[in-house]
Amino acid sequence: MTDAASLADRVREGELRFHELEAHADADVATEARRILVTEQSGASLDAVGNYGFPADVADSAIENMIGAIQVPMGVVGPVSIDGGAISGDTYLPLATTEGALLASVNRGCSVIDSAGGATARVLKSGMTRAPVFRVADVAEAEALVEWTRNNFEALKDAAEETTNHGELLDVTPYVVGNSVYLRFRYDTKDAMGMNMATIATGAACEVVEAETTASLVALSGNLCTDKKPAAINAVEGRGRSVTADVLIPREVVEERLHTTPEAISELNTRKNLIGSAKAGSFGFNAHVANVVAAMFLATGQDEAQVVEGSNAITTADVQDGDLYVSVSLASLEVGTVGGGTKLPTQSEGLDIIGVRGGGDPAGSNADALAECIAVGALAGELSLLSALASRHLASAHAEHGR
Ligand SMILES: CC(C)(COP(=O)([O-])OP(=O)([O-])OC[C@H]1O[C@@H](n2cnc3c(N)ncnc32)[C@H](O)[C@@H]1OP(=O)([O-])[O-])[C@@H](O)C(=O)NCCC(=O)NCCSC(=O)C[C@@](C)(O)CC(=O)[O-]
Ligand SMILES: NC(=O)C1=CN([C@@H]2O[C@H](COP(=O)(O)OP(=O)(O)OC[C@H]3O[C@@H](n4cnc5c(N)ncnc54)[C@H](OP(=O)(O)O)[C@@H]3O)[C@@H](O)[C@H]2O)C=CC1
Repeated sequence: MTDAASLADRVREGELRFHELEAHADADVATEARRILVTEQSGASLDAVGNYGFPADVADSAIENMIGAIQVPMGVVGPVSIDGGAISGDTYLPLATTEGALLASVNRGCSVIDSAGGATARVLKSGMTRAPVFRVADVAEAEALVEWTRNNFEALKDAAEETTNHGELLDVTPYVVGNSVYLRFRYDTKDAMGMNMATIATGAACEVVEAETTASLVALSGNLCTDKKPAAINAVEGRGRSVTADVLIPREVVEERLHTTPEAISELNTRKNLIGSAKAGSFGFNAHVANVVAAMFLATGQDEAQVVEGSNAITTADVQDGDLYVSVSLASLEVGTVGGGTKLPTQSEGLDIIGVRGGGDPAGSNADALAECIAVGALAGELSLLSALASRHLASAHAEHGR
């Protein structure tokens, strides 16, 4: 049996490369050997990083060059009552973060939502996109490719769906810029976030495009998808789940629990989240939706880089007959309950807290339920932070909880 020290020796001697140790030893031994080498080079002790609580081979499809794991504290807020399209009843929401005061704030929002009878949430559009870019000779060829794409949707769908049991191609939208043509493929990926699924399926469809037209594929992703970058197309057309949550809170609850008034929150929302964001040229017309998206992404094994799209959200706040109506609409929330990081043991338990680990029945319903829970968490966070700003409690809250 190879031990970590001798594995590290073989790397030093140039016999093995740093990233191929798993082929020669148990995955935990391989991570230990890398820690020895990194410690030697950097002086970092890595004792805490090496003290992880799951077998390293479980993370095989989630990371390369593994040396251990970082730990982020995880807590829960709620239970909060949700009337959703895919989930209904009371649920705790898991959040992992290092920002003190965040869970206190979202928890306050949840308890206020509960006092108001619960939040409503719905996924209103769903589809994961991949947009390859093709080179054509000129605008006339671009037009021909657009027309060919419109006339041959079934051929593209057949090729794409050959690669997946669950994915369904919903549509292909062409965009032309000079002699570059972008075909934005949109899939129903059911309970998977779907980025690998959509990429593999689109690769197969691109082979048909190249075989049947004069176009040449330049790249399987042409950035009009748009993945992991701020982009107006996601805010307008949606990507992943487009999900909205709202609540009507009685005036006395706002006054007693949030120490402010519906009028103050509504004015603040207009001046901060709407006008301030517009002046800043922001896509995020909200206060801190990214906080809840990031914390719930970490707690449930989502791809954390997609917090960029998750923050594409608009918060509204209006006074209705003296009470406070608040909503949050997340245009592009990319979530899954199968695949990716959802398979890791702590993240699976995070999904279990909501009851959405694995595939749903019908397929897609677990990922919809997760999206609705994140939207309600974001609603609670917006409500609490807006109230803290309106009542001038933000700095004192962070002085007390966050340092
Ligand atoms: C801190 C509070 C909640 C105090 O608010 P409070 O009303 O003084 O608290 P309270 O002691 O009266 O408790 C009210 C409820 O809050 C919850 N709560 C209260 N304390 C805890 C705790 N320790 N652990 C768990 N839950 C807690 C709990 O639900 C409690 O109800 P109870 O269960 O007692 O009936 C409030 O001042 C607050 O929400 N402040 C806002 C903090 C915040 O939202 N920070 C988010 C990060 S800000 C940021 O990152 C983005 C930013 C600001 O830059 C974006 C921008 O530009 O806007
Ligand atoms: N490739 C890329 O460009 C990018 C990849 N990523 C990474 O992609 C990963 C996520 O991709 P994703 O495709 O979601 O996950 P996986 O690649 O882990 O694939 C998940 C697979 O689970 C199967 N499956 C089983 N049950 C279900 C169900 N109920 N609903 C849907 N699928 C089911 C599907 O197989 P089948 O298809 O056979 O039906 C699906 O393809 C993350 O690790 C992320 O970090 C992120 C951004 C870009």
